[in-house]
Amino acid sequence: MITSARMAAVDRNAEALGVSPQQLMESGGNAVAKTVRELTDVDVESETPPVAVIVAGRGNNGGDGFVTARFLDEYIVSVLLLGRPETIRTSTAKQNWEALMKGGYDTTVVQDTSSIEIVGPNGESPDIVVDAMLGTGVTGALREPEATAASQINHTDATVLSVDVPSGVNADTGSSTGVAVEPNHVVTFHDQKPGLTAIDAGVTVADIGIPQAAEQTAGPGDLYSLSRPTQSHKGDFGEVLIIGGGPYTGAPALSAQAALRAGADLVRIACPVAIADEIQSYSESLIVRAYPGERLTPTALEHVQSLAVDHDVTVLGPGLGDDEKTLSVVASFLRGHTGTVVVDADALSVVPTVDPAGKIICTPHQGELEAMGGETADDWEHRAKKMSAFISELSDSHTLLVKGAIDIISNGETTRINRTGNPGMTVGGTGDILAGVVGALACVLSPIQAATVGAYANGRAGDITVEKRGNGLLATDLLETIPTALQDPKDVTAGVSSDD
Ligand SMILES: NC(=O)C1=CN([C@@H]2O[C@H](COP(=O)(O)OP(=O)(O)OC[C@H]3O[C@@H](n4cnc5c(N)ncnc54)[C@H](O)[C@@H]3O)[C@@H](O)[C@H]2O)[C@@H](O)CC1
Ligand SMILES: [K+]
Repeated sequence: MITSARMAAVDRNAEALGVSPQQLMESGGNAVAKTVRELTDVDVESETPPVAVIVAGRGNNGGDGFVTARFLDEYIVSVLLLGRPETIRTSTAKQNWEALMKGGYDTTVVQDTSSIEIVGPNGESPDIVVDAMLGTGVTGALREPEATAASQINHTDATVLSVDVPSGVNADTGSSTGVAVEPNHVVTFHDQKPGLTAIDAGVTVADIGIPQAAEQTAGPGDLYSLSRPTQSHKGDFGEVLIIGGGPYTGAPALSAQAALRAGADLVRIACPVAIADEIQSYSESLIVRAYPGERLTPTALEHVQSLAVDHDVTVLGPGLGDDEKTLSVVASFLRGHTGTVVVDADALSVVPTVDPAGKIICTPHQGELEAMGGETADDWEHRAKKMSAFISELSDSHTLLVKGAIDIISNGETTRINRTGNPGMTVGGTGDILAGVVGALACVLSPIQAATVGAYANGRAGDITVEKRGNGLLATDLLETIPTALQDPKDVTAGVSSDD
């Protein structure tokens, strides 16, 4: 089963993999025509072919309807467009409308509700009506002329076949506000929709040629999960605490700046006072909350715990070092803190020894995974299997992002892979940046989605940098390109700013 939001993301990922919306629409319309034939008996001996009326809206659902018409040569076909052709919303649908015009198909443009008639080209009553008014793009109750068209469709004697979703029905919930099409059958694309399980109609799930990688491999569609309007207000994105530093100072500063670049509203660093000034000196954007001493020791546990409860996500590990006392604080922290924690670097070794109170996202490279007790393998499919097995030994609170030429992200149930990034990114500091990015994203996304989008954006930030400047990448270069890497490449080319 797939939700509308996830379906839109998968469609976009398919496009990024080279399968265009036009190709998907062609397969969709073809699949609908196939079901039309299954639902109607075509009597080849008869002199009068069956009549199909396609009622199309101005979105891509309508586009599927236009394509369907071209696959029904043995029928008498009539296409009703609800609204003016100039207002067809997408270029993909528009192109298919124009193909109907040029091909001399019977079309009627409905301008007002009184002119709606669900009939064939010569006033014949239809054998089948194809409902291609609205699909996953519906919001709220059907407006006019769709509402009147839906009532008329429901009153015909014809078999009614809905494309993707019955028009007016919410694909995620199955509910509708006001009138909706009540079909005999639905051809839905790619995967079953949660809302279709509740309705009283036959459902055919049609494979429209979306590559499996569009679901599994992180792509620009995954960035859609970040574009909810509520996140455009300051304060909505979240606050991140970085617990790091001691023997090292650069790592926590990089993580903190990366979290800011990935959209966190506020980022604070909890570090030993001995290095607080040095960390502060890296950037005026950093807020430092120091505790006494030179390293994280048990005396600082309460300090970091009370800070962490005031933040949405904690990033634990960058530059902490592997002192025994430090690692004991890491263990106590993970046992007690109920929020989401991104664990990186030396802190990772502690993870298998504790039963955490909150959700944990670990970001090891393969060596660190092995040190944790996990196994690796040469090809990613085997690595992914071994990772799932390892996670099930830990608990269902753990999400792992194992870095490599291909990153693998898994929570034991869902496994995603990421192919962005380049060999230049093995330079020091890129891991600290990834941890910060994932920390910021985990304020607003589920752990698996935060880790997936984080890996994708981090790798892409590296790809953009290398494309611009060639090799010789520094971790700090990534900070500049993270905001661009979190935008759909199509929008970047079109000059759409991240505020749009
Ligand atoms: N995205 C893709 O790659 C594919 C999408 N496909 C089809 O595209 C559909 C989604 O397309 P769209 O996103 O264009 O959306 P829809 O075609 O479902 O409809 C969106 C349009 O309907 C209007 N609308 C929304 N709510 C309304 C209401 N209550 N009353 C009247 N009008 C309303 C909107 O203004 C918008 O123009 C899917 O259901 C599927 O049929 C297929 O072509 C296969 C591939
Ligand atoms: K529909």
